[in-house]
This record gives sequence, C-alpha cells and structure tokens, in this order.
Amino acid sequence: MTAKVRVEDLAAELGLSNKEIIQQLREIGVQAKSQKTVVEDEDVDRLKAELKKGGSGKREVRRVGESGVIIRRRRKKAKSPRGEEAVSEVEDSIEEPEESVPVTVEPEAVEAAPAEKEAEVTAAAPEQEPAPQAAPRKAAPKVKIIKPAVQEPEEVPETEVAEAAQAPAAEAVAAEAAPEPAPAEAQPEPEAAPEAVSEPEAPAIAQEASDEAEPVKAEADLDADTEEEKAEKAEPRKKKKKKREPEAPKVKIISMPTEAEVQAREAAKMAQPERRPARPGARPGPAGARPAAGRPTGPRPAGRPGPDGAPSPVPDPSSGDGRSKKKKGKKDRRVVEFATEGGQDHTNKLYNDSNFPQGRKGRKKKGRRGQPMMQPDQNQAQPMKAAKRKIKFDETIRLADMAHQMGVKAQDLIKALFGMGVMATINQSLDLDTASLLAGEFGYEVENVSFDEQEFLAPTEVDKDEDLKPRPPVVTIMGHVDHGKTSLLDAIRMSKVTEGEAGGITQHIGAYHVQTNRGEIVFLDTPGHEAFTTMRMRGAQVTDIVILVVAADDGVMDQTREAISHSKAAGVPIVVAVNKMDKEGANPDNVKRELAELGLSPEEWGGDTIFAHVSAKQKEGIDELLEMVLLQAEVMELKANPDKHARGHIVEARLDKGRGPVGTMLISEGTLNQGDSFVSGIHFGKVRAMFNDQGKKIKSAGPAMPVEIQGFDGLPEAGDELFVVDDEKVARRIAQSRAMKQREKILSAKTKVTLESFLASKPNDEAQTLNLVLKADVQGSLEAVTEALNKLSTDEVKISVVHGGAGAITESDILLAGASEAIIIGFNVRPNLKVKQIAEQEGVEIRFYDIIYKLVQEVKDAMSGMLSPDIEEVYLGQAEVRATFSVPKVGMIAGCFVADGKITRGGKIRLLRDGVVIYTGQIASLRREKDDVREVAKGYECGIGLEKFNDVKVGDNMEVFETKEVARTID
Ligand SMILES: Nc1nc2c(ncn2[C@@H]2O[C@H](COP(=O)(O)OP(=O)(O)OP(=O)(O)O)[C@@H](O)[C@H]2O)c(=O)[nH]1
Repeated sequence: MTAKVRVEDLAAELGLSNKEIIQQLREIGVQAKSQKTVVEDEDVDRLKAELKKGGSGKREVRRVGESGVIIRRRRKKAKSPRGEEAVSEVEDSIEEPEESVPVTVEPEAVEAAPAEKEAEVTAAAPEQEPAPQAAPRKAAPKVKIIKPAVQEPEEVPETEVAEAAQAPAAEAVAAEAAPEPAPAEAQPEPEAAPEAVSEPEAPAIAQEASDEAEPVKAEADLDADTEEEKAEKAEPRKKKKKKREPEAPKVKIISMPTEAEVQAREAAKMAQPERRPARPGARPGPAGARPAAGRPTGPRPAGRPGPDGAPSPVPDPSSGDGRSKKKKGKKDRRVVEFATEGGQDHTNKLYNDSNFPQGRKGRKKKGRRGQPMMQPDQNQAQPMKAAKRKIKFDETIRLADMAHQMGVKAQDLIKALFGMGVMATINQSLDLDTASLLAGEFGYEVENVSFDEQEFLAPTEVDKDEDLKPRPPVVTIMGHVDHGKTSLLDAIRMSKVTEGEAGGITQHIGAYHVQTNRGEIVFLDTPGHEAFTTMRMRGAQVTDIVILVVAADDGVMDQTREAISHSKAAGVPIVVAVNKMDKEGANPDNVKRELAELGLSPEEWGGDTIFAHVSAKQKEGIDELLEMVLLQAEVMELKANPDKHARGHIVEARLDKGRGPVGTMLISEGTLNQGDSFVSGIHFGKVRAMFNDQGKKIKSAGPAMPVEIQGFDGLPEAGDELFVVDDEKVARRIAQSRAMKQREKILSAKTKVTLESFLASKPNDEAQTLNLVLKADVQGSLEAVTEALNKLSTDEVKISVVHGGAGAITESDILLAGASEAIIIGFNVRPNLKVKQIAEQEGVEIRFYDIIYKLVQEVKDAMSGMLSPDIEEVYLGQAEVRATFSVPKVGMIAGCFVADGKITRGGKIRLLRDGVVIYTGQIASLRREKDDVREVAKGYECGIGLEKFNDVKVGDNMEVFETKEVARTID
C-alpha cells in the first residue's frame, strides 16, 4: 500500500504554497487539481527529489511594483536539469534581493512592468531551459534586466545564465542609466526588442538558418536591446511597451519558422540563440504582430485572433513541459500568436521543445484554475482550426447562443449585425442566412444541424394514376345566422346517417359521412366560416365543396357575403342551398338575383353555380341537394391513393375524461390503421383505438373518412396535419423538433403584412397583389371605396379586395385577412377590443381612414413603394359608456368605464356605436368623481365630455388615441 498525502499537507510540509506544489507536481507529470488532491507517496518522493535537485524549474521572481508591492512570479524551469537548477538558484536569489530592492529600482521595474513581467517570464524561460543559450537569454534578460537588473543585476545574469547574459544586462542597465535618445536603431529596436523577447524562439530559427547569421543577429539583438532599453528609458513607458510589443512579433517570427527550422531548433535546443534572426523576417505576419505587449507581454495580445483572422492557433500543449500554470498560460498565449503567424505545427513543436520558455510573464487572466491555464488558452487558439470554427445551427440560433459558441461577446455580434443593417437583440433568433453571414465576419462557419423531418417522412412520390381511387367530397356548410345551417346538417344526418343505426343517435366527432345512392359525402360538422377559415389559416384546406345556405325568405345577408368571400379566397366551389322553401315569403328568385350580383349565377341563367331548393325543417329537397353536391364532386374528380401511410387533418380535438386527448381526423390520403405511429402538429402518438362517426370501433380507415383517434401525447389542434411515420421514435423526434421550432418562432418577431411592407414581402414576384379586406360604415361608402381602389390596379401591382362589407370589423374579418395575407382597411369603422387583440395575435394589420382621398392616396403610395406615413396614430385606450348625464351649460357627460389602456385628457377620441365611428374629436373634460384628472387608467370609471358633441348613448364605445409624427423612411 502506498501512503497518500494531500497537496495541502505536502505544501505545509515543504513550506510551499498549494499552487506551487500543484505546479511542481505537474512538472513531474502528476496532475493535481486542487489542494485536496491526494498525492501518491511515490509521487511525493519524486517531487521532493525534484525540489532538491532544484525543483522542476520553478523560479520566483519578485518585482517591486510602483506601489512598492513585491510581485512574485514563478517561472518554470527548463526541462534540462541544468536549466532547472539554475533557475532554482535564481529564484532564491531573486527573492532575497527583491525584498531588499531599493525603492529607486521599483519605478523602473514598474515601468517595465507589464511588458517586463512578460518579458521576464519569457526571458526566464529561455534561460532556464537552455543554459547554453547565453545569447538568447541575454536578449530576454534585457527585459528582465530592467527589473532585476536594477534590482539585482547579479541575479539576473545568474538566473538566466550566462555571462553573456550578464553582459547584456549590464548594458541594459547602462542604457537605462543613460537615457539617450534611441539611435536610428532604436526604432528598429522595438522590433528587435520583440524579437528579443521571443528570442528563445528566434534563436532556434537562427540556429536553423546558420550559425554565422546567428551570431550576427545575436549581436544585433544585444545592441538593439541596449538601444531599446535606452530608448525606453528616454521614452515614456508607452514606448517601452511598444517595443515590447514588437517582441510579440518575435513570437510570431518564431512560429514563422519552417518545420526545418523548428527541427533545427529542437536539435540545437536552445543552443545559442540568436533570436535576432527572426527580427526582420520574424514578423511574418503582422497579424500576430499584435506584439503589442512588447516584450514578454506579447502573449496577451497575441492571444486574440488577429484581424487577419488569425485567431490564435493553438500550440500544442507544451504544457507538458511542466511549467507553472501561469507560465503555461502565458506560453500558450504566445503560442497562439505564433501559430497565427507561422504554422501551427511549428509552434507546437517549438513548444514541445520547450524552446520558448520565456513565454510567461504577463499575468493572464486570473481565472485560470489549475491546468486550465494552458487548456483554456489552447482552446482559444483552437478555434483556429477549421473544425473548431464552426457554429452549430439548429433551425434557428439565438444571438446569445451564437456568441457563446464563438466565444465572443454578444455585444460584438450585435455590433457586427448592426453594421450589416440588421438590428438584433441578444435574445433574438437568427435565421440561417443571417447567422452564416455573421459567422463569416468572425471567421466562423455555420454548420446546419437542423433536424429535417422530411427525411423521415415517406417520400412524397407522385401517385400513379392507377393507384388513385375516387374519394368522397368533404363538404362544409356556411351561411348567415339563422338561415338554417344546423337544421340542414341535422336533416342530412337524420335522413342519411342514422338510417339503420340503432337509436339513430350519432356521436358528434366534428365530421360525419353520409351514404347516398349516388355515393358518399363527408360533412364537416362545424358550420360557419370561422371554423373553415381558422383551419385554412393553419394550412389545412380540407373542404372540397361549400354548401351556402341562404334563407329563401331573407336573401343575401352580411354573413352570406362573408361566406362567399371566404370560399372564394380558398378557391372552393359553392353549391347554393336555398333553404326555408316551405315558408310563405320564400322568394328563391330574389336569392338567385342577389347571388348573381355577387358572382354566383345559377346555371339556368347562364352561370355555373349549382342551386338547390330545400326545406331543412320539412326535410325536403335534401336528396336533390346531395345529388347536386356529388355532381359538383364528379366534376372535380376527387381521388386519393389509399395504399400508403395515412395523412390528413385534425378537424376537432378534445380532452376526454376517460380517454385523454382524442382528435377527429379527416384522412386525405392513405389508410390509417390501428397501431400506426403518427405526428400531428407538435404532438405524436400511436393509434390505440379508432372510432368512426357512428361511434363504432374500427381497425382501419381510408381517404376522406372521419375517424376519432385515441393515443395522442397531447391535445392536437384543429387544422393540424396528421401523418403516419414508420415508428414511434421517429414520430417523437419530429414532434420534439417541431415543438422547438414553434418556440423559436414565438420568440422571433412575427412578420406581418403591412401596407408599407407588402411590396418587400414578395420582391421576386413579377406581379404583386395587395390583398385587402374592406370594411366601411355603410354600403354606399363601401362601394365608393371599392371602386376607387379597384381603379388603382396596375400590371405590376394588383389590388384584390378579398372581402368587402358594411359594419364593424369582426373576428371573421381578421381570420380571413390572416389566411389571405390581407390588410384590413376600415373606413369609418373600428374593431372592438377583442377583435383588436385577435388582430394583434394574428399579425393582421388594420388601417383606418375617414377620408376616401387619404385612403386611396396611401394605397397608391404603398403600391409604388413610396408609402411613408408621417403621422402615426397611437392607440391609448378604450372606454365603455355606461351612463349619460346632461349637465347644464356643459352638455352631455358620458359616465364611462375604462376597459383598456387609459384615457388621457389631451387625447383625441373616437365615439363608436356598433363599431362604426360616430364622432372624432377632442376630449373636452375628464373627471374622476368630482375631480378633473389628467388620465384614468383601465378598470376605473370616469366622466368624459366631448368637444362639441352631445349625442352620446349608453353602449357606445370611446377610443382614445394620439397622433405623433414619424420620420419618413426610405422605401
Ligand atoms: N320554416 C323553416 N324554418 C327553418 C328551416 N330551416 C331552419 N329553420 C328554422 O330557422 C331557425 C334557425 O335555424 P338553424 O338551423 O339554427 O340556423 P343556423 O344557420 O344554424 O343558425 P346559427 O346556428 O345561429 O348560425 C330555426 O328556428 C329553424 O327551425 C326551414 O327549412 N324552414
């Protein structure tokens, strides 16, 4: 058994800090994550041996900061034993002297501080590693020298190595002492300096290049260094920094080296360093150049991807070298820079060689914990690799997530997007195109990993003619209120469906089919066009034929017109059922005439609309009506392939207490079998049980059959498409993917058709159509507006009035507009609160006008892409008139209840009666109880007086708004 000791215990025992112990352990190849990590006894022994030897190269260098604070830095020792020993020695000496460092020295050190620190680190590194590399270190020392030199000249040389180093140090000191203006060389110095910093690396290169050259370079370096130092002294710190920055280039230079160079370096191992070599060439890439930090610091700047796009590459984890975390981190950073400049491989090699010991110094970010220092840096660099510079994109991607994946600030992405003309917030979802563009800006690629449900859906091969079998038509009954829709449905069901059925009672499942002598017909059991259009809005066009019920004694009414508009918009043929023929006042000819005016001319009048006379009450004419429907269906040649996976739509769904979610599906093609796995909207399931419209349990159902299904995982929605897939896993995956998309969709702004944007919405269409739903206060103005608008149609932009009617804007109008991508134009009419909310939900734009000229002008402008309203109306609130009081000398005061928003005294007001605008003007007075108030919020009562208007009635509504100017926009 081996004894185990915790890091913290070990630290206590050896008189070192936990960090130091962890670092030391790393250097001997033992990974310790924290002070609690248990260390094997044998490792402890090794560690101690290593420490005795001189430690794994850790060295501490204390610096005196400006404030007089001593900064202790540790440097890893070179792998080479020599180096290590030397280092350790140095450390000791340094520490001691540091404390005794004179104040005067401090300032200098401080100046050099940032860069110096780094420089020191780097310098130290080289030194440690290659004892032999006197030259290189020397260069490094310069930087270091500044600190140590002043403080302890002797130490510096010692640590680093060689006498040569000492010499430079001395020089440096001298230089510092005599701040002469940097000679011409001084300028280059900066570069040289950097090089010097990176010297270690440079040396390698130099070596590779040629011995001869090296010496020269070395000399040059030295000179440069001294010069630099001088210059630094002479110049403000900034300059020094700059010089150091150049050092970064050194790094780059190093990386620049070819493989051959690298190898040479390895071979020579820190040998004589003539880092200089790099100098000129060194800076291969300005990219890395960031050298900013001059000396040692180089790393930092380097760390970041250069503008060149050169994100720092990642060198290889030279981490193995066993340097202090800090050092590692620094190194990594540098490496990154280098990589950027030169080949990554090279850098890696270099690192591995530990040729670049110098690299540390800068304090990198604090946050590195444990080894992480290295790793994180590497990670940062890694992005360089193409494989790592990809962003996963799934359907959409939130800007914040994208920033996270890229490792950049969301703010930066937002700025970049802004530059691309896209305004986005951190939580906004981006589409693939935008994300790709944005990623490109940062040198990233977008990898689309979206789940494509199409892959799992049965290939939508075109059915062969021989596979198609006739199917029954699906019929919806529409008509005005009380014209007999329900009675007709009942009459049909009673006369056909229940024949032969016990009790004659059929279960209501949303649809049923009837058998006639001529064939079957399927009826959707939800009369009215709202349901019809609601489903259409959801993309479900299940109805083949519409039966339009018109009472013979009443004629065409508002909802009759609406039904016609809805049917036409959906392109569904209409069969007219003139109902209540049994009534005395029945006048079918009048109905025909009115319908003919709306484009539904009976066949006997030369038109193509089929009419049938029925009496739902007397159950007369039903067969003839059904016959006519089938006649129409024959013309349509409705067919479907029953031999495939079923596909259809949910027409009704409900939560059954005992059976859970159940939905009625109208199969449009294929055959649904019990046990089939399916997806419906964002839900999935397996057909556990299936019932027909008569409540009978069935095992399979073919096209156009309404069936009630059990087995959903959640409640589907009417209009959802349902299709069968091969297995439940696929169904689940698809449903999950859809649910996710739906969430994203909700998050992303809903785009709606607006008068300003409709042109841009379909820029590629040759002829664009502006769909409108017109609502006016009276028939007369409706006709006038319609006529004026129709005249505006041009070859390029057509105006299509999907529906026009007199009266308030209703929910039905919103649904129709939503399904037809239309804009609602309200002329002297307004929607009530509920309708307004639905319009907002559905993203339907409603525009209001009270002057035909203005209406026409705006539509005209919109058609030419020039619409730019400069006055915008801002809705404030609505109030209901619950009482009226006549106040002498003041006039009529309306006692109101604020139902929405707020009422403000300065606001403009519209008085609405049944949705029609009666008055538009100003609020003359606004009171709460007996006090004049500025505004009254929702939920409170108040008294409102209108300016020059007294005809207020209980039940009226008041809409308050204000107008504001909006800057005109281009396009
Ligand atoms: N005389 C006569 N009355 C009928 C006929 N059909 C329906 N009615 C009557 O008209 C009224 C309205 O019938 P419904 O079937 O409810 O009309 P609807 O169109 O479904 O009405 P909503 O559901 O309100 O839209 C009822 O009182 C029926 O009895 C008919 O053919 N002749």
